[in-house]
Parts: sequence; structure tokens; C-alpha cells
Amino acid sequence: MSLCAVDAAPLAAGTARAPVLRGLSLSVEAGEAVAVIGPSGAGKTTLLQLLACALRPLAGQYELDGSSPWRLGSGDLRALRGRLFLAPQVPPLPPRQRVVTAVLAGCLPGWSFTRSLRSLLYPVDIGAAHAALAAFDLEDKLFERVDRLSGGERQRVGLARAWVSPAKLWLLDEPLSALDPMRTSLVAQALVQEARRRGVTLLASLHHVEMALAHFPRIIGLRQGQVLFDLPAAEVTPALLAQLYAQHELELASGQMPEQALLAQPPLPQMVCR
Ligand SMILES: Nc1ncnc2c1ncn2[C@@H]1O[C@H](COP(=O)(O)OP(=O)(O)OP(=O)(O)O)[C@@H](O)[C@H]1O
Repeated sequence: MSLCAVDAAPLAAGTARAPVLRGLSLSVEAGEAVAVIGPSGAGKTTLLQLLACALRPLAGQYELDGSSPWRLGSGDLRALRGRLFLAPQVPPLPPRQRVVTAVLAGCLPGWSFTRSLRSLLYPVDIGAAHAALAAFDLEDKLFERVDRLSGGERQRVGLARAWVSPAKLWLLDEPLSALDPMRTSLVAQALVQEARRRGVTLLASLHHVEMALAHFPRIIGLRQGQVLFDLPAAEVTPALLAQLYAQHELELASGQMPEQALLAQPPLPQMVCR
């Protein structure tokens, strides 16, 4: 996939639509695992929504699988969306649904209408849901109701959905944000390893900088809607991180988002690439 000089505004940004991503260019090869880091408000979610074809660029060019999604007809665009999976930070899970059904919703793009309908009445692939939940240490919740899960458990159900999906592109928005410290590393490792095993392209936005550096081979530092650096993890220095999080130091240190840190924005330094 590639973005060339793209401007984009967030979903539901109203009529003003001031761009959040400004002149952003990058390309990602099939099968890469990339972490997108940067301070709160940098545009990470907007970038993932853009890549998921959930929002249309205001300017510039987005190409996915060799074609421009927004030039496709509605049927082809729907089929393309079925080949990617966007996992929002808070997964949209119907509260009264059983976990098994919620997980199997990830299979829907690959299923016929009849199979999808049958699965709503009785889950048709309980084994797949069990295996996906087991990858996140949650198999004991297979038949639990979604509204009886903790926030971290719901987040893992959302990731299990990606796991069962036929998608070749996983776009994960802060997949570790609700997890306890013991689990963040296990989940990050599981996602990167499984994506590599399947040849799935993985982009994840992360506030856990140390997890990004430990598990993802490539790191994109996003600040004020622009790429500050795009480097192999081993080349991301403390000085670059300090630039990326200037005025947001507490966020870098703890994954927190201090109110004061959001107030001042220094001018952008030059972009650094390999
Ligand atoms: N629906 C919206 N309407 C208007 N502005 C929005 C909307 N969603 C996001 N924004 C603004 O767009 C900017 C980028 O938001 P985005 O969610 O992409 O950042 P982010 O890097 O993912 O932040 P965080 O790490 O806090 O999730 C922010 O300044 C935010 O206030």
C-alpha cells in the first residue's frame, strides 16, 4: 500500500474538515509489521481509518493492492474492505451477545449469506473462535456474555475477531491500551508472530513505545499529522523519541495523556528516514 502526499480529516469531523494528516507519504510492503507511535492527537487513528478506506483522503493518492480504492465501484470497494480488518480501540461488541458469536463476526466477510445467518442462530465454527481466544488466553470466556467482560477482555475479544478474519491487512488501533502490563508483551508478540506466519500486513498504533520497539521491526513516528521518522526499530534513538514526544514527555514515560501536554505544539523538525 502507499500514500502519496495525502491530506485527511477525521471521521465525523463536521463540515469544516480541517486536515489532520497533512501531505503524508509512506509505503508498506505486503507482510510488513509496522508500529505507528506518536503523541495523543498526532493522527494515528485518522491514519488507520484512512488505510481502512473508512475515510476518503481530502487530497493526494492512496493505493492499496495496486489500485485506488476510491476509484472502485461500490461492489469492488466492499470486497476490498472485506480483505482488511480495522480493530478500533474500543471494539463495537453488542453487549448481550455471547463471546463466541462476537468473535465469529470476524469471519463474516469470508462467509456466504446463508452461513452467516446460520451462525447467528448457532455458532458454526466454535473451534475457530476457541483457538482465537486461546491465543489471547481467553478461551474460558467462549460462552460468556460480552457485557460481563472487563475492558481488557473485550479488547482481546476484538483482537480475536481479527484473528479469525480472512483479512490480509490488520489495522489495529491501540490494541494494548486496556491490557495489564503482564499481558501487553504477550499480546504484542502473538499479533506480530501470527501476522508474519500468515503473511498478513500489520499496522498498529501504539502508546506503549517500549512494546513497539521490542516487537515491531519498523516504526513510524507521527507528529502533528506528519511523519517525523520512519525507521527500523533498532535505529529509533532516545533523541528521536524525545523530539516525537516533545511537550508530551509524560505520555512517553507512562502511556498517560497529560492535559497540559496537549496545549503547546512546537514546530516540526525535519523528517528522518532510513
Ligand atoms: N470526530 C472528530 N471530529 C473532529 N476532530 C477530531 C475527530 N476525531 C479526531 N479529531 C481530532 O483529530 C486529531 C487527530 O485525532 P486522532 O484520533 O487521529 O489522533 P491519535 O493520534 O489517534 O490520538 P490518540 O493517541 O489520543 O488516540 C486530534 O486533534 C483530534 O482532536
